[in-house]
Amino acid sequence: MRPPQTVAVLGAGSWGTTFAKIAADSGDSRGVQVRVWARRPEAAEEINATRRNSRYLGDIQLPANLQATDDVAEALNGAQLVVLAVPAQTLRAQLREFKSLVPKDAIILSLMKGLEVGTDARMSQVIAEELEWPQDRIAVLSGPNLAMEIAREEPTASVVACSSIETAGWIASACTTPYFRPYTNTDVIGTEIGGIVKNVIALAVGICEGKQMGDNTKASVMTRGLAETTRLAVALGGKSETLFGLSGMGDLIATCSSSLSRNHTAGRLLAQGLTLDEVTGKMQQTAEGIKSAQAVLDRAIQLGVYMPITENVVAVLQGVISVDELGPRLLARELKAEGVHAP
Ligand SMILES: NC(=O)C1=CN([C@@H]2O[C@H](COP(=O)(O)OP(=O)(O)OC[C@H]3O[C@@H](n4cnc5c(N)ncnc54)[C@H](O)[C@@H]3O)[C@@H](O)[C@H]2O)C=CC1
Ligand SMILES: O=C(CO)COP(=O)(O)O
Repeated sequence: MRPPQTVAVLGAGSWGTTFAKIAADSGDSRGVQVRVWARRPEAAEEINATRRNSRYLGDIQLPANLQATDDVAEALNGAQLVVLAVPAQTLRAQLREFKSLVPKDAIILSLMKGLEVGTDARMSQVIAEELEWPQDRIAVLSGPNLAMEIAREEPTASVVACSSIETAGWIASACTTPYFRPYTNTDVIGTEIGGIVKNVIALAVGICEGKQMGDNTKASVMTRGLAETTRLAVALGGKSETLFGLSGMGDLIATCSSSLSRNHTAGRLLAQGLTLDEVTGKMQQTAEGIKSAQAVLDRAIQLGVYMPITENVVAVLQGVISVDELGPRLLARELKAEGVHAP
């Protein structure tokens, strides 16, 4: 199958705009057109007039075959690949609004890393339900993908997951550039869960960092965080090996180490004494872990999966324990053998 000629990206935040740049750079020599839908008309105007999205990407220059619009019908018209990059908790409502405009033969790609509060649904499940789309035409992209580094064209790898390896390969061929290398797999569940739970673990690591704890603490929380992420993914039907790849360990390392991460930053700000409202007000960007943490915990409880780090992060977010109490509680449990599945 020839790679897509027309790509629509819904969401002109940091990752939506950066992915649009990747798709435009990847398809430039094939005459590919990328259209980005921006909620704010002034954002679309700025991209078209100055080739910049300064609110999210500073001075980064966007390619000429990337156009923006605030009209979602225009963005979706004739799109062969539809990429979704809006905050996870808003996706369902947006899909209900846009459903009739999505071309019936399009392939859908989710860039989002959140779990829906109330239903505990993954984004690919929300898409399948709302658009009534077949699994083999819904894919997810996840990995150590801090938008700003990719926008600066720093070499990065990622994973496209879809039940159909042909669909995953088709998408990979539409987003390959000298600075972005997508791998493929068929484990949608493992790939999505890695991206969702690392945000919760990054909140914990951010809090530890904000409390001046060092690298041993961070490495311990990351490693045991990966163990609980893997337990959840496997209980949901994902593969443990996925969690040891780019969308699991890779993303966890990037997010928990980087000051560019919004989740990590949110944790640090909480540790400095800001309230949750103050943190979300100050950041003005999506830190998915703040809302997803509760949904992750709900799902874990339903499935009988032990997720102590997530449990303690939720307790901090709900004000049940203070940020000072988090550190000692993260590893203070009954002694047991190491391992992902150890009882
Ligand atoms: N920024 C990054 O480095 C990465 C982000 N992601 C994921 O991509 C998804 C999108 O993230 P970003 O682009 O970073 O978010 P962002 O906060 O930078 O932008 C979100 C965009 O969605 C728009 N939007 C549309 N409907 C909205 C509504 N009802 N409420 C609020 N905003 C609405 C906003 O105007 C904005 O353009 C998230 O799930 C995130 O976890 C994944 C990998 C990397
Ligand atoms: O998912 C990301 C990197 O892969 C971005 O992380 P944040 O949402 O915490 O910025």
